[in-house]
This record gives sequence, structure tokens and C-alpha cells, in this order.
Amino acid sequence: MGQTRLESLSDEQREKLDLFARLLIEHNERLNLTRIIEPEEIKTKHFEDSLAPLEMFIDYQNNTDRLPSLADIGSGGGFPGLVLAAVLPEWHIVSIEATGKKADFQQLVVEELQLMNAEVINDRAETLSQEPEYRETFDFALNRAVGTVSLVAEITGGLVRRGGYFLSYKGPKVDDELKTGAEALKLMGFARPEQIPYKTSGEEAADLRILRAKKIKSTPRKYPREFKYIKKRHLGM
Ligand SMILES: C[S@@+](CC[C@H](N)C(=O)[O-])C[C@H]1O[C@@H](n2cnc3c(N)ncnc32)[C@H](O)[C@@H]1O
Repeated sequence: MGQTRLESLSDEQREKLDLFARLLIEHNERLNLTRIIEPEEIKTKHFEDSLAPLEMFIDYQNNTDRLPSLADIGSGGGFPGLVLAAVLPEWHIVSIEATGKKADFQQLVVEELQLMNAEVINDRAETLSQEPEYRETFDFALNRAVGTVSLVAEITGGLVRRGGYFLSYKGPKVDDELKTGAEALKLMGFARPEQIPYKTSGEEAADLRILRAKKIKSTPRKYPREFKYIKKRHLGM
């Protein structure tokens, strides 16, 4: 087997991730950030998994004159956003998390790992999506384990600039989710999504994919709706 994405990192980047793992274990009992707390599992299911689209980002960075940016929405204990921030120093990375204690933990990680390129915001994504400072400004908006495609398309799609991408870390259920999710992405201004399979060394047999859709039109002003309406009727239904 070739090198894993973790093995391809520099010593400095790996040291940062080791410190991240120690902070996660130390604070997890109090904050209940994750069920994955065995060091080996943290490496594969949090770090390697977060790094799944790394080549895509490096390729993007090599082909743009912009300072590339990404927003990770519903980042919990900092996944995948802060792992990416540790290995993509050229990127401006904004990690958005609705729960205060999780955002506070992420702020601690940013300080301890000295992630100068990362910013943590304790707010709801659908609120930020309607603010001019954030609306349609990011090259990428990512999410992992936040909700169905339809839900995350609406709460995160308004953050992506035209020409940028929506990414969602998914498993085999994505085909079902796409029955309404593909329409939701279209309403938010995205082209038909593609699925990019990936593997981690912990879960060779798991059927993991990155769902990727390119923004081709501006998101209509009426989206995202307030969360109470999003919850009542998912977009695309
Ligand atoms: C299951 S956790 C996943 C955390 C992380 N992405 C991961 O993969 O480990 C989902 C997180 O999304 C956050 N969240 C849910 N809806 C959100 C929203 N509309 N805006 C910001 N954060 C949200 C929750 O507070 C929670 O921490």
C-alpha cells in the first residue's frame, strides 16, 4: 500500500496533529466532543478522513491567483476544518460551529497549534450565509456529519462564491439523499453533483465518498430560509 495522507505530511504538521489529538482526549470527557477517542482511531477516522480532499485543495491552490478560502460548517471538535488548517497554511479557513462549548474548544486548538490561518465562528451557518461579509465569498464550503444533502445544501450553499464548490463527506446513503438533495443543490445555484470515492487506512471496506458540486449561478436571496422553515420542509422536497 502507498503512503497514507498522514504519512505524507511534514514532521511539523504531524506534531500539530499529535497535539490536536492530545487536546481532544484531554477535553473530551468534559465537553463530549466525539465518540472516537482511541489514538489510532483519531488518526484514521478524524485526521485521515478530514484530509480526504487534500489533493483537490492542493490542485486548486496551484491553479488560482486568489488567496484560497474554505468554510467548514458544523465543525464540532474541529473536523475537518482545523485538520485542514494545520496542513494548508496558504488557505484562509473559517470554522463555523453553532455550539458555544465546541467553538471554545476549537479556539483553544487554534491557539495551541498556532493556526494563524484559521478563524472560529460560534454561530449558525444559515445566519452567516445572509450576512454580506460572508455571503458568496468562499471558494469551498465543506461539511461532515451535519445533515442530509438537502439540509446542508441550504445552510451552506449561500457561502460559496460563483465558480466555487460545495463539498460533503458522505457514505453510501448519499444516493438516497440525492433524490431531494440534487434538486436542493440546483435551487441553491449548483451544477449536478459528482461523487468522488475515497478510502482511509482504518476503513478500507467502508463506502466513503466526497460529494462535490460547482456553483454556477448566484444563490437566490430568499435562501437560506430561517431554520424553523428549513426544518419544516427540506429544500427540494
Ligand atoms: C455530528 S456533529 C459533526 C462534527 C464534525 N463535523 C465531525 O465530523 O466530527 C454536527 C455539528 O454541527 C453543528 N451544527 C448543526 N447545525 C449547524 C448550523 N446550522 N450551523 C452551525 N453548526 C451547526 C452541531 O452543533 C454539531 O457540533
